[in-house]
Amino acid sequence: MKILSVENIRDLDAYTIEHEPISSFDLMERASKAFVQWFVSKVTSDKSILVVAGTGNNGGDGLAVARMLHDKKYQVKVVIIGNKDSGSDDFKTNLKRLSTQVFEFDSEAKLPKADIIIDAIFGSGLSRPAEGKYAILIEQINESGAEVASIDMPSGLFADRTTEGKSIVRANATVSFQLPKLAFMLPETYEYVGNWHTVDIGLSQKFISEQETSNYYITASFVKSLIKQTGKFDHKGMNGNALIVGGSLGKIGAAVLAAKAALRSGVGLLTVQVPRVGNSILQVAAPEAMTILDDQENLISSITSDGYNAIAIGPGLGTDSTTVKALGNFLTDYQKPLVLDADALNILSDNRVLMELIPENSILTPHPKEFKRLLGESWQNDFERLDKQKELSKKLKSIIILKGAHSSISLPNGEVYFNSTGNEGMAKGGSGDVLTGMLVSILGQGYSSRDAAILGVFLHGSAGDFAKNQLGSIAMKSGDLINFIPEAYAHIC
Ligand SMILES: NC(=O)C1=CN([C@@H]2O[C@H](COP(=O)(O)OP(=O)(O)OC[C@H]3O[C@@H](n4cnc5c(N)ncnc54)[C@H](O)[C@@H]3O)[C@@H](O)[C@H]2O)[C@@H](O)CC1
Ligand SMILES: Nc1ncnc2c1ncn2[C@@H]1O[C@H](COP(=O)(O)OP(=O)(O)O)[C@@H](O)[C@H]1O
Ligand SMILES: [K+]
Repeated sequence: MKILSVENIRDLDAYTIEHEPISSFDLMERASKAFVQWFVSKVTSDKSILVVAGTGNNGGDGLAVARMLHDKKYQVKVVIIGNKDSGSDDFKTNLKRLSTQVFEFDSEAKLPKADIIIDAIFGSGLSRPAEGKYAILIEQINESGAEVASIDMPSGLFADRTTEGKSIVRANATVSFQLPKLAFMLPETYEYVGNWHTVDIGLSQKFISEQETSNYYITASFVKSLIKQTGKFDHKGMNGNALIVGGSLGKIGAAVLAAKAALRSGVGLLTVQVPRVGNSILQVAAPEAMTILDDQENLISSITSDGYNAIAIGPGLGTDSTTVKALGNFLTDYQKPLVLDADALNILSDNRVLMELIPENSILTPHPKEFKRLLGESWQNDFERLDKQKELSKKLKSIIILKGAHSSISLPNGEVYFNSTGNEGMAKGGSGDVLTGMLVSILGQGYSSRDAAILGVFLHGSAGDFAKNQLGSIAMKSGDLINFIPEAYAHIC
């Protein structure tokens, strides 16, 4: 699913109005109806509602929503901020059609009490940070104790650039029209956006398909289209021969998690290179995997490369100087795409000359702290972090998966894919090792690095969602993700 800029969204609205054709008023009716449909599925009609409306089209949506909820017997009051006479045409038409109580915002008075506030002050038309009476109103909303649902955007938040200042509505939920906004993908906006949803309002698919963008939101149907069909006469040789290099004394578990996840993700053959201390642990925990034993008892001192079509390095690897040397020697000779995670990334960050040896189209999987080390610098805000991620991907000619909620997958060509699966129950040690195992397994099966990254990240998050469903986000642990990989695949296939 494309993530479009505000400018593109404005053109998309205009194109739909002209070419469907549909009047702008009827499009607003459609949008408001879609919001109301979502709203009534969440909120019972015994709750009191306050709609807070600006005088642009977002405010127009708010007034239409107020009318529709009133017709459905909800107790609705409306507060309007701004000069009604200079409101947009559709705002004015909706105001005429409204029969509920309407108040004008008075910054000296308190807002009428309500269980739920519907925020329709500003949407995508925000042109500068909210201030003055708008800031006062936003503060009153945030301090009202009511639950807040925002129409299209939390008022005061920019959709595709960082918002300086803090006069932004803190919504519990945001219902956005047709496509998600870039801001929804970034951690710093979560406190404002809350849980977001998109509702289909029939904007022109033709126009959307013709727009250029570098940002995408990964959908299940897209992931499904990437999956290769398996065949009756498949043999293990066709499903790849992958190697995981990792583990050190006290961290053999990381290699075990990666190995088990790889085995559940379809690879034909799997070998794990571990220090000697890891041999029996691995052979017992994952008997389907073969092991190669390092000369050293407790750490990796050399890395083999023979005969594998995908290699992952990092889980539990440690950063001992012997291991640093081993990684350096390996990278000097190896040219095929790698999966690099955890301590492999930390070694690269501490030995920056090695970064130049990363093979093209490798997949690097840093969490934010590892990413900061890799970059060698910090960022002012999440939009800047995204720009830096894109730059580093281009520079390394590799894919970077910056992990977290809505993990972002940046490609060397500048495209970024944001994940749609996963949950906070995955924020536990070992979840990343599971991802690494899945990635090397999928890469080994002959997928391109891009497809492997998208598939792996989506399925990993989906396994997490199934685990949360069954076990709850507190009790689930990283090893549980592996048990739900089959359900993640079944759901997609
Ligand atoms: N026909 C359409 O174009 C559709 C638009 N829709 C709604 O329309 C919204 C966009 O509407 P608009 O473009 O009218 O913009 P908004 O309603 O988001 O707000 C813009 C208005 O507020 C003013 N403004 C912006 N920043 C301000 C600030 N910091 N302080 C004070 N005033 C400020 C602008 O000058 C303008 O009058 C969408 O978010 C969506 O809710 C939907 O109804 C779907 C269809
Ligand atoms: N709040 C969250 N929502 C969705 N996914 C998450 C969340 N927190 C963590 N994850 C996922 O869990 C994994 C954690 O990886 P990582 O931090 O490397 O863990 P570890 O190094 O302990 O294995 C990543 O894939 C990340 O995207
Ligand atoms: K809004």
